[in-house]
Amino acid sequence: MTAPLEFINVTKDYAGFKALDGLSFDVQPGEVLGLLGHNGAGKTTSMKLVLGVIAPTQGSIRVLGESPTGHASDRLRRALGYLPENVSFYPQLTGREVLRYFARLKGAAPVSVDDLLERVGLTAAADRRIRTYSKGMRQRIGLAQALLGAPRLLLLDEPTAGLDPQVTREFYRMIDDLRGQGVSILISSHVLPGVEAHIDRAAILGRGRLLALGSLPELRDRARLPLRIRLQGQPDPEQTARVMQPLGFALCPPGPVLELQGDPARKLEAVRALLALPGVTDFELIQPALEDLYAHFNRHDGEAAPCMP
Ligand SMILES: Nc1ncnc2c1ncn2[C@@H]1O[C@H](COP(=O)(O)OP(=O)(O)OP(=O)(O)O)[C@@H](O)[C@H]1O
Repeated sequence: MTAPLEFINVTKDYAGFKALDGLSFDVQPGEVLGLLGHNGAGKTTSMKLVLGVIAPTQGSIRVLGESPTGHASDRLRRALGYLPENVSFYPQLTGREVLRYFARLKGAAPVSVDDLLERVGLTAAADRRIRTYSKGMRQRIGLAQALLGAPRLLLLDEPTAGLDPQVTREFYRMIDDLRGQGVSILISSHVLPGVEAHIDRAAILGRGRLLALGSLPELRDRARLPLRIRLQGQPDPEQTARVMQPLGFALCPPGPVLELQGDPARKLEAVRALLALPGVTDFELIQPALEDLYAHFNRHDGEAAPCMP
């Protein structure tokens, strides 16, 4: 099966400025790919290229097997769902009217509007005007709009920016459902908390270049960031350091709890030693999170991640 989205060595120049530089990645059927990067990293430029709004300076893009700027562009646009970063709808229209309007534009069956309102949890608010909607409700109507026509590929540009943690969680639950139905999803984001559990792979962009691409375990393997171990109880810091240091683990600077960091490959040895250490009542192994990996791949000097509170 061909990948619904492929970037093959894509470069995009804006009047001599390289917004994207030799970018290659793909999104597989039913996969959620997080396109992660700071402001200006090239996320929106990538989205615009997929939509065929702009063309690459070099390289090629395949959307559902075709060029987004070629003869199939109109058909592709109908087969794609897109939620822009700053979604805004005419405030006097109701949610239902907005969806009916976009259904007509996209050539989607109007009957799907009620289903979509249900799916994004807006049935009760369907006949209220958009101007009375909260930010989270607007984002949900935006997602419903993107889902018109049952797209196989969904582009979500910073979908959770400005949403509170609860609404963000609800939003990602809907993304999980879509993935379960086989929809391929490209999510661009610089808001990392919350996204980790909902993506299959991350593409980390920095100044238009791909810094890393892979699943979380793959990125962890490549980054080889230290494993952190947080200790509970009253272990003696000097004794802890003496026992753990030969195993490649060092004490973090003193804080509210005793914490060690060291070689993830020696995890089992470290755990055995901690089980025998007087005063330890419990401990927590802390794997590098997506945010740590993101920071690592964005660092130029390759320094180790600091101990964190
Ligand atoms: N039309 C344009 N002309 C010139 N430079 C542009 C144009 N569009 C984008 N850029 C530049 O290209 C780079 C990438 O921009 P892009 O909007 O793709 O980044 P982004 O990752 O989406 O950032 P943000 O998170 O701020 O939306 C930025 O340095 C931006 O200033």
